[in-house]
Amino acid sequence: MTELLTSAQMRTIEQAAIASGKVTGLELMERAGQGVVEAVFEEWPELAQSSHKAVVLCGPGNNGGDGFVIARLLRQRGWAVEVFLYGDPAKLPPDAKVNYERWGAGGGHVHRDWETIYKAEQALRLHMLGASITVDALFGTGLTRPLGTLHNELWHAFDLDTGPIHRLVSVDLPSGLCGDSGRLLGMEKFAVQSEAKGVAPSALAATLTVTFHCRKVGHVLAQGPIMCGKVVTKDIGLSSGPKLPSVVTILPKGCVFDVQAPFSGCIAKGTGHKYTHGHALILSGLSGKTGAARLAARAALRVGAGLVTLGTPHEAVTEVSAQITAIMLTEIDAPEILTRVLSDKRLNALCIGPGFGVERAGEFLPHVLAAKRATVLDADALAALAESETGFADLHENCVLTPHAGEFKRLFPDIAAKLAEPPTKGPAYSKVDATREAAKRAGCTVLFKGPDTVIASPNGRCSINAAVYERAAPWLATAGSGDVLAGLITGLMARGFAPHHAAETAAWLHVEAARSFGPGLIAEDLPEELPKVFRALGA
Ligand SMILES: NC(=O)C1=CN([C@@H]2O[C@H](COP(=O)(O)OP(=O)(O)OC[C@H]3O[C@@H](n4cnc5c(N)ncnc54)[C@H](O)[C@@H]3O)[C@@H](O)[C@H]2O)[C@@H](O)CC1
Ligand SMILES: Nc1ncnc2c1ncn2[C@@H]1O[C@H](COP(=O)(O)OP(=O)(O)O)[C@@H](O)[C@H]1O
Ligand SMILES: [K+]
Repeated sequence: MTELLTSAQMRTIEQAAIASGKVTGLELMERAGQGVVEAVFEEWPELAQSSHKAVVLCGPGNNGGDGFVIARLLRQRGWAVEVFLYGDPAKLPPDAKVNYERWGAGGGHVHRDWETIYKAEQALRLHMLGASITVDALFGTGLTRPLGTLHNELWHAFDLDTGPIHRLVSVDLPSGLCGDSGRLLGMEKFAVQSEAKGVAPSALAATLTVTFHCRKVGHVLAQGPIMCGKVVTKDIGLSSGPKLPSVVTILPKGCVFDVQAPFSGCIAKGTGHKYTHGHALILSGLSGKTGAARLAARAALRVGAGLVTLGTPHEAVTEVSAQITAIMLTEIDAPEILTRVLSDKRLNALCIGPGFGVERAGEFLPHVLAAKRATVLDADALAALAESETGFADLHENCVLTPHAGEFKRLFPDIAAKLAEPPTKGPAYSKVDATREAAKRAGCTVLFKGPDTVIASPNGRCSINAAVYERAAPWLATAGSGDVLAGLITGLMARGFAPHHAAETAAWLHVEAARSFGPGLIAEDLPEELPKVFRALGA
């Protein structure tokens, strides 16, 4: 599991490294600048062939310090570099000041008349510089408040109504983006309007973002991906090892994990007969609505549950049995029958919700929860839960709730309202904060869907399965894909995976199956693609 860090955690790691005496802040800044230059040439090898022009926008903190290093390194390669400083050089933090001075000592000029940048002459000047790259080293992890008028100035200076800045390279984080939440401070309205107009969500929406040590939470949540363009992570010598203490020692609590490919040994079936791998019961809706549960059942079987049974109401038996083969069927017309069926203890995982009907779900829920099995509550079961009088009281730690944003809002209206509030200062309230709060309140694992799927459990464990950048899976936005996800989690829990682990693994496999199938994907394709994904994992 790789961590995704918050800005405060990154600072803690940096300070621990400096305190250990193995590295200085100045060395880290030099490596950061070098990392950006390396990433630029890796991204655009043609720029390494000859000298070009660059514009570097430096801010008042250490992000600006990285900018001065980049300017110096590019100039050493013969580039023409124009540096603009937003802030007072006298107030730069020590390491940034050293690099400001090194830039000056080497004959570099710094445009300090920032307030005139938006005047026509300057705008034209910037525009005519014909820079091959523009570097955004204004703010990184130290952003605490909105960019305010600075944003408008940049928008006009770069004449952005005509298109985004060409090859905008962002240092660490696009300025204006909160590193903990992926939200644009003070600019969400602007971002939504620009998205509708088809223009960039901010003047500083990057083509390439180069970050250090590891990705920050804000790179993958909310507007992070659209703002960063592409994220390259450069090692600056902070990795744990013989020299430095490990992240787990430095940050014992509160890490957010980036869900990685499951180990083949964890997916492989090993020895045992079908009952060793569990028996999942998926509750089906009424006739005409059985497709969702059938999708979930197929996914549960493909993900390796030993047996899968569809609990089907009598009037839908013909419809369901006409469309299943390896999946079994048992008639369940009423909640009491469910309780009887569940006297078979080999049925060890349950799924309720897909196509089930909200009212029926309300009737079945108390029986489902009283059975204390590993249980996925999805779709209509979530709506029923939101309306239930007992609320979350009957949920137990082996439950997994899988809301999309609409369902999340019904279940946790106050938390959703907090998340919807426009962020005005950093760190802003994030989807991670919201999901953690929801899991704590519900007393079980919550998987909050989206391209940035967040999974949290009551003990504070939190992971993100980000279907963004190189793992983008836009074809998952198709009817029924959520039902498949519910089936995957149920199947894995039948196999004995703990709820949080099942949710993480299912979310990863879901995205991987979509990416493996590619364009044209519909929900039915997802379970059928799993064998290919498993083979690639070496399972
Ligand atoms: N943490 C680390 O391990 C490393 C950090 N480095 C760089 O240092 C950056 C963090 O540096 P800092 O902590 O100095 O933070 P920043 O450089 O991101 O910005 C901090 C400064 O901006 C001011 N500020 C914040 N929001 C503002 C706004 N909206 N308008 C005007 N001023 C605003 C703050 O008061 C502060 O003076 C990282 O993003 C990275 O680029 C690198 O040099 C290498 C190592
Ligand atoms: N653009 C996207 N990129 C990646 N995953 C997506 C995207 N849109 C939706 N998904 C995923 O697809 C699934 C959709 O689930 P849901 O909204 O419940 O749909 P349905 O009810 O039709 O099954 C979720 O797992 C969600 O995370
Ligand atoms: K930046």
